[in-house]
Amino acid sequence: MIFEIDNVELYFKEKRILNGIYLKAETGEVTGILGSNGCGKSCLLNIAFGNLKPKYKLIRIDGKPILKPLYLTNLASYLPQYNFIPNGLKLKSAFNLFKVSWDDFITVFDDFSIYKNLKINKLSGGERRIIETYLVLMSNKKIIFLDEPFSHITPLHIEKIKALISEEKKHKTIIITDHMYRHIIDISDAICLIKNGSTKLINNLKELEDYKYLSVGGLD
Ligand SMILES: Nc1ncnc2c1ncn2[C@@H]1O[C@H](COP(=O)(O)OP(=O)(O)OP(=O)(O)O)[C@@H](O)[C@H]1O
Repeated sequence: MIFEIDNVELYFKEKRILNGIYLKAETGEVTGILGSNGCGKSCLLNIAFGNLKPKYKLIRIDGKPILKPLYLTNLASYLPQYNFIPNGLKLKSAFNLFKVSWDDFITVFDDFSIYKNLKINKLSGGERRIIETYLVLMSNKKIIFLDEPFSHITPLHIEKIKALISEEKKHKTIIITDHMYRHIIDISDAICLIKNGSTKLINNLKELEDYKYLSVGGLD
């Protein structure tokens, strides 16, 4: 599957946030989006999923325009930047809702096995992020949008999530953004930078310095 989003124009009042966007992602690949604070990464993911309606956008799947919001198509799953699982929901119920196996989860995150009957708001911020990221990533959807999955997560758990992403990409299209750029660079097959409202496909990592996303030496 090839997912494309094109010709996005997003304004808030007179302020232009996005214009000249082109992003292509395909099954078997992780597409990483980088960009400085406030450049429009979350807005772009929201537009792609259908949560945010810009002045103009064009989404194509395998070359065919998709006019319905993606969230209505059953094709995509989206991890927002904020917590989205209701506070009172028990972990086992959240796994049932997402049709994701709890047993598979605890084979990877064995330290969570005691939490099965706990409500999600009893977890720490990082633990909750792991659950939400896992459920979105492992859901049975073809396109996965991940907005800052690594926030608040310890290095060991980040490595586990990265391994899962690399496994899931074999049959999913994964689009991810995070400020932990080294992890994004590490797992991405293609990298796109948002700068001045437009996407720049990064062919050589040195361009991240040239576009002043990283300071010189930031890649060393
Ligand atoms: N509902 C809104 N109303 C007005 N302006 C908004 C709204 N949502 C986002 N913005 C503005 O749009 C711009 C892009 O926001 P967005 O959240 O997409 O940035 P981001 O690249 O994800 O930033 P960060 O890395 O800090 O999370 C920002 O200038 C933000 O202030």
